[in-house]
Amino acid sequence: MIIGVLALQGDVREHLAALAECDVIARPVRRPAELDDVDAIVIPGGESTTMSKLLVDFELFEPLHKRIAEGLPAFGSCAGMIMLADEVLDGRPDQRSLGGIDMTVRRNAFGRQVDSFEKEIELSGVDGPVHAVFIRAPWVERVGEGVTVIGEVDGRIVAVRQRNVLATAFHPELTGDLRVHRLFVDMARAQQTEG
Ligand SMILES: NC(=O)CC[C@H](N)C(=O)O
Repeated sequence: MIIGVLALQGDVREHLAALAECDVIARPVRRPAELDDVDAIVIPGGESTTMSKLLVDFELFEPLHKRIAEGLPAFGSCAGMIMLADEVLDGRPDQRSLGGIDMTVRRNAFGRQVDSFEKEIELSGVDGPVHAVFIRAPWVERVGEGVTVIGEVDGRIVAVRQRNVLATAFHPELTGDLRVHRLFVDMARAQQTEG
């Protein structure tokens, strides 16, 4: 199985390193042709406004939007969560999201850079607490019927799943804990088995 990491901006290397330890082939994706080869995609943390612009500039927005709509398994952390939201609040006027999860996400909801924090949280589908790192993180304000909430912090939704699309407001790629990446790999493999 080949899992791509959208490599236009953000913590690409960290995701590639985590995936490489999950018994899959992990590859950066910068060009439409590279997208054709992947069985799943990770959208890293970074800055969603910049990622949105670069996706358009690199002619990746439309093909990636289409593949996700057609069922490509996807996992987004932080800025990646914003990119996978059908609706974004407090985005820049020209900011576009790829969509994939029927949810409304608020950018920078937990505050500014100085308000970044770390917390042990429970995630359904993962055994035991997860050390979650939040950096100018979004939260989820609304989820549609098909969306499963898998993690919350102080009553705020910070991890969700809809079919084979997973999103976290925190950064599992920064802690060396592979459990969230493994959860995603399992989701992607299940999709492959189903055909
Ligand atoms: N750590 C992050 O990915 C921050 C996300 C950033 N605040 C954004 O809006 O894209």
